[in-house]
Amino acid sequence: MLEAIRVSKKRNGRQVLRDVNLMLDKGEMVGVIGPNGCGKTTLVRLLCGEEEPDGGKVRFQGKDMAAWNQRERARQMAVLPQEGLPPISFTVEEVVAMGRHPHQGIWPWTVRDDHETVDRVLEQTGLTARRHRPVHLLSGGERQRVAIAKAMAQEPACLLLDEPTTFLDIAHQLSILDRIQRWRRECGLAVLVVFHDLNLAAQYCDRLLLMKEGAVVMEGTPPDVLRASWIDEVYGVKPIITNHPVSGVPQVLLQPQGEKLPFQLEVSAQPSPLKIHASTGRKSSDPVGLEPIKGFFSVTEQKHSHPVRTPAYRIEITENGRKTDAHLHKNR
Ligand SMILES: Nc1ncnc2c1ncn2[C@@H]1O[C@H](COP(=O)(O)OP(=O)(O)OP(=O)(O)O)[C@@H](O)[C@H]1O
Repeated sequence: MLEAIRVSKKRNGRQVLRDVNLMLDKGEMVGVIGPNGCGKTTLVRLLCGEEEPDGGKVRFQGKDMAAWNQRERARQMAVLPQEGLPPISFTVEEVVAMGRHPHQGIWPWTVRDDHETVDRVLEQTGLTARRHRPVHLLSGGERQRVAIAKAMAQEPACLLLDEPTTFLDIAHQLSILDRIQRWRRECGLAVLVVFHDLNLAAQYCDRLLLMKEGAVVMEGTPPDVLRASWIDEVYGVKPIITNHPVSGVPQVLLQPQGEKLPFQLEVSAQPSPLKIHASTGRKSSDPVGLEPIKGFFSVTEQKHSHPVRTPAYRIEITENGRKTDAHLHKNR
């Protein structure tokens, strides 16, 4: 449905996007993640036709983005920019109704449909009680919900959201993302979301694009992308990755830098039945003989230090009475 082919962009002579490829299909939710300034918003602006790439091209529904007429495109694509809504004096209902403009024709019966759509969307976003309030009297989070409601009222085939949950409390983060999730499943909506919250990205997205310095460094399912090594490489922080106990998707736990666990080993089962026993061993670069599961286990007991190089340990993992050997290195 939406495709970026080797798009590049310079700003003030500086390359801020380099050869980015992206494919968003009907019914899919793709997350774009990466540190501040890596080019996520610039990518969204190119994808929605707000700006043109210096190199490469963007295609939407098989047609070059530059060939789309603005009104026609607004019927098919809604965009929630990072800055959200300005504090304007229109009421909540008026702003949400603006989402219907691209669909409005000269026929009076369409206006009735528009009212119904606006009422439904206000209900779905929990804004019915505030429908007559001017937007400038709302909190930042409430304004964000109005912006999302306006995009929903637009009833697009493709939705681009730049950090939609930034100002929302946890209940509204979940209710808005759940609503979008249901919408894409029921109507085949294609959704691209810029996320800073990696855990929400893992919960809701089919695929993630991890960006660094204007380029995509990794793309894949949340378990492919949300690995400690990639997060360290891109954000420069060493997280603990664990699996969500219900959904099983990776979740990123942060720990204050400088207070790292003394030892970490990437293994793969729920920790509860596992016992880890550290003992003297020889150096080995890879853990061996592990089940294909993930999680971090710490070993706090130091039994042996290699006199010259990194301390190394052979450890024994016991799971339900079954023993597995692995080698472990001190986490530097
Ligand atoms: N109007 C502009 N003029 C010059 N440079 C800009 C402009 N807008 C963005 N940039 C630069 O382009 C780079 C990419 O910015 P962009 O807003 O796309 O990053 P981002 O990944 O969305 O960041 P954040 O997570 O902070 O929102 C940054 O280095 C930024 O300073």
